[in-house]
Amino acid sequence: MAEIQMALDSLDFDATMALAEQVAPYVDILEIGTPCIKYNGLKLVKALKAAHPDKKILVDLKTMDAGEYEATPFFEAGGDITTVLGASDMATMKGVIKAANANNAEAQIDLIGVEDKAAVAKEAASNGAHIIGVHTGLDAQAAGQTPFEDLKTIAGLGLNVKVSVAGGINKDTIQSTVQAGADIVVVGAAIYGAPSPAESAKELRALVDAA
Ligand SMILES: O=C(CO)[C@H](O)[C@H](O)COP(=O)(O)O
Repeated sequence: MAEIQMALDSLDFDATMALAEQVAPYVDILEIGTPCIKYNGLKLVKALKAAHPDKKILVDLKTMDAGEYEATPFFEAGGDITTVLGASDMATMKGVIKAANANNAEAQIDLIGVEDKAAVAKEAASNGAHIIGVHTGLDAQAAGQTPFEDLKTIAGLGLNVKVSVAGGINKDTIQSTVQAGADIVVVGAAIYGAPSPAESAKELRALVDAA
């Protein structure tokens, strides 16, 4: 069964907590988005985990250097997954993987901006990465890009890792994304931009469960 990850992309601490409360019944993973974690820091990780101990918390650090050193406090604060850039040195990725393993947590390699995504995914998987993230970022989405071709490539490798997909996924694309091999579907704007985020999350949950 695929998991749904809600991307909390506001900067505001209280708004983030309130949105998490609304959508939590329908999602598996609460993601603290990159701008949000930079703005709010460890305090938000602790608060979100305390409020939702039954949910996984993904901290979207997009680490680029000093992997073990940067990721460790976020795992210790309650993060279950942190992200590290596939564009970083493999030593950086290995550092985050090491920190994750030391904390019974998971490291996700984010392929955003990576030229040879298949090569990085294969090498990261062979070094113990837990999740490979296929990701079309917000700026690339604005230029018309989607993650679906990259998903085909990465899912087609048959690696022994979970595949996460992010980049404008909505109710029209979520089922085909799961059917194409996503273990984790990430949704941000389609939930937080909806008139009722809870209703939108509920609808997406039903679509994923029926896929
Ligand atoms: O990581 C992100 C941007 O870097 C977003 O959180 C991710 O793309 C999900 O949001 P959306 O569904 O709006 O694309």
